[in-house]
Amino acid sequence: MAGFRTLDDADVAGKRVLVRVDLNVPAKDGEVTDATRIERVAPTIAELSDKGAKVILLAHFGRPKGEPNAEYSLAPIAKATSTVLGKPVAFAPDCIGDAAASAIAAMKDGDVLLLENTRFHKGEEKNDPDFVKALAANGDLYVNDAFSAAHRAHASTEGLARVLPAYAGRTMQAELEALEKGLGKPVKPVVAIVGGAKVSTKIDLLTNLVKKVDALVIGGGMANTFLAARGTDVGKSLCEHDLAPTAKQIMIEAASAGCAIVLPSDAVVAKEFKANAANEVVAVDAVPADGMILDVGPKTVETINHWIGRAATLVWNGPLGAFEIAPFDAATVAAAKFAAAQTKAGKLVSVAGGGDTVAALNHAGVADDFTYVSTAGGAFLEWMEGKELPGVVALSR
Ligand SMILES: Nc1ncnc2c1ncn2[C@@H]1O[C@H](COP(=O)(O)OP(=O)(O)OP(=O)(O)O)[C@@H](O)[C@H]1O
Ligand SMILES: O=C(O)[C@H](O)COP(=O)(O)O
Repeated sequence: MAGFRTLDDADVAGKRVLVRVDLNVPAKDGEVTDATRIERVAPTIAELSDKGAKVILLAHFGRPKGEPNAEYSLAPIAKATSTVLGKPVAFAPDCIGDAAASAIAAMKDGDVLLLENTRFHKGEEKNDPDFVKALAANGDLYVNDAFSAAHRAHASTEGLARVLPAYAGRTMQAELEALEKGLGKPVKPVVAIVGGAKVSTKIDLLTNLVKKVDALVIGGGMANTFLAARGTDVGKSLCEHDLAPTAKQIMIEAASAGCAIVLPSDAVVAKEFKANAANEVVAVDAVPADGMILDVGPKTVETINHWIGRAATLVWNGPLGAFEIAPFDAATVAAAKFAAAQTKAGKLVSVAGGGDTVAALNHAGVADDFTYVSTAGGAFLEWMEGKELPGVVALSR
């Protein structure tokens, strides 16, 4: 790819190669429930290992806020990575210091080692130069293969590229090329669907997105914040009430940009967040005070499919409901199947992205029918906005 050094340019035999990967995979009770992100970085790891590098993987998992926390340990992910690669992946209980250094000293050429969650240190998210230095002490070269974390200017995604010879991994290359091909000059009308749960980290992105798309369909937890901003009582639903002013501003920006905002008209509500919890379909203005919206309702699905039917290009990040627990997967599955059918019929270019979004498309059995499925969620939306991603910019230096 233009402007980058890639693995074709790297002499890695016998070298300690620090490889930033995104192993922030959907998991439950220590088991990986969707291995797509691991499968996507496997070719880079395998290539480096085959070329005789000591492959040292750096990754984050969840948001442990700079403190060690067993819930966010990467130890179980080392096992899942080993299964995908079909070779052993050792694990070190810290990403810097003695624990990392001694595990690396024990490596032979071709070995693969995963270091513990970089976000167990405050210096990671602060991109603290001392923490960058401590990470860099373990490597001769740096490879960034985490496109889906490239919107973060963190020590392991950005800082390292400034202090070590830096290269783009195969997935980083492939993601950028595929997004440019699918969405570089999107055919109009462009419809975006944004759902999911990361409301505070994604809502700001919608301000620019409404200037780029013809319609923005909002579902999942994100929709609740918009409904609340409009004065709808969403009961106990996942909702970030303090972001209501941002949501209102986005609706104003959308109106002036000529972008239609499509919010749910009905919802599936339950009193508990668990599989097969007793539930009912209600209009969004009739959510019980003790109820939670866990999916958009069937009328909303019809509306969403109408918009997908009008689109020439679909951009999708974030499931429409809590798709991991039945029956709250219904809307996501129905819309995914319809988008896949439109794509197969040659009527739609469909590009979806996000860790859970990929899992949801796999759950619906249609991931292979989309035009392109990115591993990236937030990074994908920022790329769509036209923003420069710090992790990508650092590689281009
Ligand atoms: N109405 C809802 N209430 C609670 N959780 C919801 C609701 N709708 C969707 N979700 C949850 O949203 C989560 C996915 O959101 P998220 O924003 O992380 O998407 P993503 O595709 O993984 O993107 P990224 O890669 O940026 O994390 C799922 O775990 C799903 O259960
Ligand atoms: O899941 C993601 O989108 C990436 O792994 C980045 O995670 P973050 O939103 O916690 O930075």
